[in-house]
Amino acid sequence: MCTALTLTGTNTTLFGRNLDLDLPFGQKVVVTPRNYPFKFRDGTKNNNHEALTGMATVIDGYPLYAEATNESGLSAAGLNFPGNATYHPTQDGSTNVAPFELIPYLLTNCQNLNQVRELLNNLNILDEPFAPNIPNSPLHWMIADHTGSLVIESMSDGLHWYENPLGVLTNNPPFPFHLENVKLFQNLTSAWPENTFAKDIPMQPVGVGFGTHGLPGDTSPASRLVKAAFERAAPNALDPEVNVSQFFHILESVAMVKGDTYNQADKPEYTIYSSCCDTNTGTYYYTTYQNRQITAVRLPEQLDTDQLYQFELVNEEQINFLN
Ligand SMILES: C[C@H](CCC(=O)NCCS(=O)(=O)O)[C@H]1CC[C@H]2[C@@H]3[C@H](O)C[C@@H]4C[C@H](O)CC[C@]4(C)[C@H]3C[C@H](O)[C@]12C
Repeated sequence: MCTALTLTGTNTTLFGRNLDLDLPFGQKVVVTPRNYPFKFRDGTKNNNHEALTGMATVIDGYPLYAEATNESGLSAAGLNFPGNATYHPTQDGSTNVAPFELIPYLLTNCQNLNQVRELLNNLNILDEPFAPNIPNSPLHWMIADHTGSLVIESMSDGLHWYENPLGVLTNNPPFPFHLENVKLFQNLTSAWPENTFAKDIPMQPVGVGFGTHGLPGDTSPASRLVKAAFERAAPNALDPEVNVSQFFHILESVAMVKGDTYNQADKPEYTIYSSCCDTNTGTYYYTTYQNRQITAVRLPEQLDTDQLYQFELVNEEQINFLN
């Protein structure tokens, strides 16, 4: 499972995710510079585009991004959507983009969500793997900029996309379910609770947090989505500025601890990394399961080049001993 999050304040927009999986996928921080030659499966080429930064595995020199952000601050993340994601044969007259290409395609062709919306009117997600031995992952995507976010789902009946007022995305079921489900929790409040149970029975709250009584805390996708949406909404009301620490705290509140969740293959699924990109500066921050210290990669100064910048993850535990 995974959780993607976007948070906009007066100073910047932050975008990132938890990546929950049972093993690493060769991920590192990868900056794709402006002249890296993307060759898309529809035959188009682009070697003069905005630089991208994010987490990717590089295979045959190609950055396979799990999530990324471009220089205009447009961001995208792919999250598991098994059993629902369906990709399609080439459609004449449509923009045909393979699933592994969607993030680079959108981030090299668009600078903001409005341009993404236009492109989505005619998009077909192509059932074509990166290579015969690297099958397509069943994904859906969250795309965001400073104005908001969208969710893209390619299913057996075609492409769906939704405005996402929640600013978070997890996994199954399809997004309309989550939009309905979150309504069941609209009575929750981060405020000190009042006795609305029975005004004529004198009852004092027994402690803080009773306004959030019933907020889900389990690791299922539906629960993580509600929890993350609640946590995301709360700090914005108090602090118009957003910061990296607060962002990581929200991700931490829906992270998976090794051992609390086993997948179908009977392997523990856990938050192998959490990320946060400051979309104004392009600085990419991350923590890993083993290394709780925040590590950051700034955009390199030289972006007018065609060679990928690859930064191996700092994965060893980092402890700041004081004596
Ligand atoms: C598994 C990741 C999603 C995390 C997640 O939601 N896990 C939940 C598992 S579960 O079903 O819900 O149990 C996804 C997100 C992005 C994916 C990667 C990116 O799409 C980039 C390439 C795409 C290639 O086709 C496959 C390898 C790959 C490198 C993908 C591997 C894997 O599927 C990733 C890393």
